[in-house]
Amino acid sequence: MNEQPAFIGAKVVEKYLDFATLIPLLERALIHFSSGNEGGVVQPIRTIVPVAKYSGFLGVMPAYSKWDDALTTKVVTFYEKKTSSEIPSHQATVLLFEPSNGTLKAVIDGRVITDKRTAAVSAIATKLLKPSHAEILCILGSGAQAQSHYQVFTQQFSFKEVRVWSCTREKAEGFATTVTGQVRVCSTPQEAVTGADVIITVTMATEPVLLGDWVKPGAHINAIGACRPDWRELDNVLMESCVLYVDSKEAAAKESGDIVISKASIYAEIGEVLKGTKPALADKTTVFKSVGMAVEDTVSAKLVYDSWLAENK
Ligand SMILES: NC(=O)C1=CN([C@@H]2O[C@H](COP(=O)(O)OP(=O)(O)OC[C@H]3O[C@@H](n4cnc5c(N)ncnc54)[C@H](O)[C@@H]3O)[C@@H](O)[C@H]2O)C=CC1
Ligand SMILES: O=C(O)C1=NCCCC1
Repeated sequence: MNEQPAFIGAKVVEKYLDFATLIPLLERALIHFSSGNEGGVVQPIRTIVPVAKYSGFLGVMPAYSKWDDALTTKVVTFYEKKTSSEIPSHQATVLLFEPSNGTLKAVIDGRVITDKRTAAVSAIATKLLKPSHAEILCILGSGAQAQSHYQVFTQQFSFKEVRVWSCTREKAEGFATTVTGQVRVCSTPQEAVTGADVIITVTMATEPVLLGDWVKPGAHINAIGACRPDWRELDNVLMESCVLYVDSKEAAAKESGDIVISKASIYAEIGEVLKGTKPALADKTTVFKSVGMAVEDTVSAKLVYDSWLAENK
């Protein structure tokens, strides 16, 4: 008889997913992903089911990592208009299987995993691509991803100033009051972006919120939103003038409106830079366009499960 799967909730995930442990695991997973068959990552393009009646989407994101011997699938929902302000726009569950026989080992909250692994991968890209003297960090957006990005960026880097802009001033002020450090609330995206060395776009925008004309030459941008082929966060001026890095060339070229609509050409995957087969052109204006990868969830879920098991044997 199989044992029942473990149910691991958000609080427990939060406890085990610290950025210092997660970042090296994700770096390794990005390298494996960008190493083809040799890397041993099997990750098809995710399936997205539109729920048009409610402006929502359901995504299914399976992956196997041979190196980690870990098999998962994440099921994630994301909704453009929140039906209630209490319900997060993005919700997710990760199922972890025993790779040798297919038994379901754990059902793990995927919301915290999604927030943290996405922010950790942006921090990895930023370490490689930011200008050498980066003093000003700008965050456009004030939701769950803004929070997790703020946490890892203030932990991993020492910016002199952090700025935030959101679609309402109330939201930006709300963000500034919930975080631990000083944040300058900006009234317009242009005010927030002007002079910034590192910019993070974490919005649900469907039209550009970041214009290339505002961006300081040599700045690094992490573009996290606009994961649908008809959604944008960045304008054509920026997409055409930057050096463009992505997590997955295959997925970004299919899913990212910023790439599909601008027809910008992709320079490299971040895993190729980590491997040393493509350079980090940190003196240029760089964009890391993240669409999110299942293997990031796989290594995060394995870390959570192994840590949980060690305490619950
Ligand atoms: N690349 C990746 O791996 C992942 C990307 N995402 C994407 O990151 C983005 C942020 O996600 P969350 O923080 O979880 O969402 P959230 O709903 O918690 O926050 C969204 C933020 O966008 C703002 N916003 C909404 N409509 C806007 C508009 N038209 N213009 C400007 N700002 C607008 C909201 O005020 C809020 O601050 C989403 O686009 C999401 O799909 C989410 C998870 C993983
Ligand atoms: O990677 C993910 O997880 C997501 N990416 C884009 C938006 C939905 C969740």
